[in-house]
Amino acid sequence: MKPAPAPSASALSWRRWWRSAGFAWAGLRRTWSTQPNFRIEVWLGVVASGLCLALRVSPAPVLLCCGLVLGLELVNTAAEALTDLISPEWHPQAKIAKDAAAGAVLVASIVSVLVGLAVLLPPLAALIRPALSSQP
Ligand SMILES: Nc1ncnc2c1ncn2[C@@H]1O[C@H](COP(=O)(O)OP(=O)(O)OP(=O)(O)O)[C@@H](O)[C@H]1O
Repeated sequence: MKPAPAPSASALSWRRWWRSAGFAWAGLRRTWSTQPNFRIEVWLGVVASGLCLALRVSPAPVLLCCGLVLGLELVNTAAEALTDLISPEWHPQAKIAKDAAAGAVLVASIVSVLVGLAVLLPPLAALIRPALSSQP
């Protein structure tokens, strides 16, 4: 069969991009509304980034960690949904899939907490130390 004539490449790619962005946004909204952990991670990221700005340190490492944790939480949500679809009954392979996906979020979260402490503790200590040393 003869392929359909290609429409204007730029118009097509912009329309496709908006369509894909809409689907991605729907995935984000769905994860936000169904996953309490995702909401907690977003708010922790907002607080940590705000602290970076208030303490005048670069928020780049914290933002990178936020992206990693939130991205993996989205992948974990996708893995859970697919596992439930494929294996609604208990199955050892389904357990491996769900536990490994959850483990990925846990590893990223632990590393993120360590990065947050490494970035925020020195300026916080520098802020608190003079106040403590000036006390009689
Ligand atoms: N179909 C299944 N077969 C085997 N084990 C399962 C199955 N469904 C869930 N489990 C086990 O139960 C655990 C929790 O599963 P569940 O789907 O409730 O994930 P969850 O992390 O609690 O999800 P949510 O973040 O949505 O609360 C999984 O990590 C896995 O060990």
